[in-house]
Amino acid sequence: MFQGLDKMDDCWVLVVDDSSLMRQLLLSSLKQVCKVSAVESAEQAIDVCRDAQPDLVLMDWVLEGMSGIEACKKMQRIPELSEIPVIFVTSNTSEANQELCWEAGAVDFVPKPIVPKTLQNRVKTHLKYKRQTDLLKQYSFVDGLTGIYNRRFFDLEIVRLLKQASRLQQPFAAMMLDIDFFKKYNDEYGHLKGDDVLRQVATALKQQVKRPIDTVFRYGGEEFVVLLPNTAKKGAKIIAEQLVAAVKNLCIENRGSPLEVVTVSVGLAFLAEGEYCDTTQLLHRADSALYNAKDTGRNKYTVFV
Ligand SMILES: Nc1nc2c(ncn2[C@@H]2O[C@H](COP(=O)(O)OP(=O)(O)OP(=O)(O)O)[C@@H](O)[C@H]2O)c(=O)[nH]1
Repeated sequence: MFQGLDKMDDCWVLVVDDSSLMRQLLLSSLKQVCKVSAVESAEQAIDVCRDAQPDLVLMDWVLEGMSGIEACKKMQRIPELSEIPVIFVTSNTSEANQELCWEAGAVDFVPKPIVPKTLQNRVKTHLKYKRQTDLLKQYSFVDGLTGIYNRRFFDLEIVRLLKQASRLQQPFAAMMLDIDFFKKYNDEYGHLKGDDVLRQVATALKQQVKRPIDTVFRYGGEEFVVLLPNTAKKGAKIIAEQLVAAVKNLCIENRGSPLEVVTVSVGLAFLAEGEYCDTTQLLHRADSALYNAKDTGRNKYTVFV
């Protein structure tokens, strides 16, 4: 499973340093290992990471403006950045500084003056570890049939995301989706064709949720869940409408449905800023909205009230 992980050419390290001399030194040392680019400030680094997530950040400790430690802490609080490993580059390796570095959530530190060979090996080790973790996640958290995240990952993610929404006082939206008249589809066209529909529906749903932190899960059978962190009612309703339309627009014939094509029903539940509920309560709300959508005609979304 882990063959080929020593090849790092396609990994990307972001260097954050306000000294152009250090940037040059770090860039030239690391370009023999992987792709590497550099920015001058922590603020720029966070912007770059939000746009495209590097595999690792090599962060100077002392920076003008936001310090390396502050930046690392901030990244931990931003869901889509919290899993990017950060290595500090520092000339002060006192015990107290090392403590700060671990507390901020860094995975390692490299002492100055830089020894290129040591830097390269530390970076290689962390890149390899990151790739192994990513690969393991991919294998254990991805549904074999549809290629989207599975129930196991959902069970972990929902707990983390709900805590995060509560801590950051952000709104949160969850949708429960169910394919309409799917039993009839299987009966009419057979299970293999049914599997094909599940794949196509999963792909269509995934295409509609575009922010990196929005996630689609196969919850089980012909049920899916979509989680939209930091999304308020208005935005979530638009997405729900798009999901319903996207599946209908696949135009997959279903003679067993009065609608004649494969459709989904969606139940939508929200948490307002500062509101908290646990996974069971949230899913119960989404599920009850879903049944409302089923009862009132299918091929639509309904909001839990
Ligand atoms: N092909 C296929 N079918 C599945 C899979 N998982 C669940 N199903 C089928 O999905 C169907 C779900 O049926 P029901 O729960 O009665 O729901 P429905 O027919 O969609 O009816 P409504 O939800 O009320 O519109 C069952 O026939 C299951 O066998 C799968 O992995 N592959």
